Amino acid sequence: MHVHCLQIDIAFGDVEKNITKVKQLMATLPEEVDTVILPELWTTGYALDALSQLVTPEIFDTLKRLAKQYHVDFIAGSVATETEGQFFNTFVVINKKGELVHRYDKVHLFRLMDEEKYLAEGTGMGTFNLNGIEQAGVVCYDIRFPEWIKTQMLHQAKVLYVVAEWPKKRIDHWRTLLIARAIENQAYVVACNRVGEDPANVFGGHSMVIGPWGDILAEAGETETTLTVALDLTEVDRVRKNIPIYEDRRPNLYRYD
Ligand SMILES: O=C(O)CCC(=O)C(=O)O
Repeated sequence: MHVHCLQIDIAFGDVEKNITKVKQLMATLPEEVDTVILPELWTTGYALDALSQLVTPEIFDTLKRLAKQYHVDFIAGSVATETEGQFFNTFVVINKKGELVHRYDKVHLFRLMDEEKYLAEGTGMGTFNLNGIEQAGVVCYDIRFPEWIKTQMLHQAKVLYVVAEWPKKRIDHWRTLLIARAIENQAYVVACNRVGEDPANVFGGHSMVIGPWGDILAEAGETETTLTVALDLTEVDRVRKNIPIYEDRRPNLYRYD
């Protein structure tokens, strides 16, 4: 399984320009790649006050066509979506046949970027089965909630995708939280962040692929780039056998409320 993260800059509120960039990058994929990952809200950026003009359901057709054309599974970042008059920050998974496998609406809205003023909170799970492998996906701020990530990973997930627009000034938190999520869940973490800036923030890049032992397998810098990494899922089984945290849990003692 070769994952390929597109760490890109995002043109603020310019959907067409962002889609054109991704189409160009898809045309240059290394041959071995079978899973492509994009960052959070990559079609619009945080132009949240313009969502009513920017959100169209056609984005799903575009993504399905691209997945089929390049024969890749698409962890298509998150895109802004509309359901019954409400906007969501939606993580999207499409398979090589161009079929929608899963969508997950970001559960934890990030007040520092005014998400709660423009978006509705999701209530569903980020787990999905792709090619017979249980996996999970969450969006940016979600990684600050280990109990939410554990809720996903208890569904036997071996890979956690994180799509983000994480600011540069808290990039140390990003790195530490991602490594912790990999270690405490004994899973691969494939995290795709954006670079560049918008009117309110500078974004930090440092997209990462982390192994189930917490080792950093690849890490980007602060400029546009791609990361390609081969994941060996038997490594997840080895780590879980070595330190059997899933068997040793004492959930009857864990109190969150
Ligand atoms: O938690 C953070 O520091 C960043 C979160 C964020 O940027 C987001 O959820 O969009």
